[in-house]
Amino acid sequence: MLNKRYLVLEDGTVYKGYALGSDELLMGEIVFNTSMTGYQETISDPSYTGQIITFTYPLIGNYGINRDDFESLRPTLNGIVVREACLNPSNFRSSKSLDEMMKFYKIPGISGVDTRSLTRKIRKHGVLKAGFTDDEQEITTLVENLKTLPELKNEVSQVSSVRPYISTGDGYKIVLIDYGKKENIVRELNRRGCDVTVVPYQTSLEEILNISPDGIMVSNGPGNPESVQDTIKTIQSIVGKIPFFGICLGHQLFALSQGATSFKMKFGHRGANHPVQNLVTGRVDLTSQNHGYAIDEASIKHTDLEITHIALNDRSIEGLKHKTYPAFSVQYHPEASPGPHDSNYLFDEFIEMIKSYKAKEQTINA
Ligand SMILES: NC(=O)CC[C@H](N)C(=O)O
Repeated sequence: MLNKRYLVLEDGTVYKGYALGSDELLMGEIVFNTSMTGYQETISDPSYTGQIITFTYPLIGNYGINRDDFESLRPTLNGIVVREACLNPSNFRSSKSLDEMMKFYKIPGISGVDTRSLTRKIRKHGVLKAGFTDDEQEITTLVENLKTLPELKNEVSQVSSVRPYISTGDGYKIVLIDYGKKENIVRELNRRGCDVTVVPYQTSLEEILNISPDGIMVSNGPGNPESVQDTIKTIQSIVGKIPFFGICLGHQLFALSQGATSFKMKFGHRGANHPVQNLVTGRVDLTSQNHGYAIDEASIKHTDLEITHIALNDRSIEGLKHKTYPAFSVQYHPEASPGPHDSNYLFDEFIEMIKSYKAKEQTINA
């Protein structure tokens, strides 16, 4: 027998369903994700720290949870909402059900929710605060608590690496500044032979330069990009000195470091089917996305940045590059995981950028 549970929104809307995962109930900003596969990678993406995900795909958990597909050591989101949770998964790689994994990591959730109506509500209203309760009598108090729940602030400190570590390779030396990175960024760099040093997000410029990197990457991560202001200066000093590539939060921080500004979107982009156009080649990629903030187009005019990619759904900025320095960034996820690999080529372009920067440096020094 499944126990009943309620999903409550700050505007007083209540969805009745069944308890899923942990009984230690949490609150958070509720966002929707439109991916049709890859729930394990999505759930373990540190950029969702403190948020509650509702999946628009109606059946979640059917191939279970396996040892290898986590994008971080442990999921750090505050809840999962599904239409139907499969409790008896079938896959040779599966070692746990979704429900067991959620109990293990203390992630609460609910199944049996009309996720279609919930998603339409979020699209109309914008993201909302939400929480769970198993007791009908507590709904009114929960609504009050949700109204005063603070905005996400500095979740990066919860998910960035505590100390540096190396994922070895025999190619270019890359420093990956970790704001809550997805593992596949490291894997993609390693696949191209790179020797990757992952460093905590507050690592100083001096410490980074001591590693003598050939290239710098700034990762994805949770929360508002403006909440990590103190680290933007480091990024500012790197741009122009060492080839630079930023992903998602890394893209936002790159833009902020050059004088642009960011804003919170109404309901963001989260899913594996977001069309993005490369304005240089005209090519359209289907991309994996997870962001609630974006860079303000008007603010780009006062910078040395150029818009390279736009979202075809709402024409928001999806990619930037510096007009003179070897530095670029994308708002979406070329590392996919989950999602299409269309924009994987950006890692190759980063390697090429390092190669030509080195060749230029050698000519100057000769
Ligand atoms: N995936 C990310 O890096 C997300 C960046 C930022 N936290 C946002 O929501 O916009």
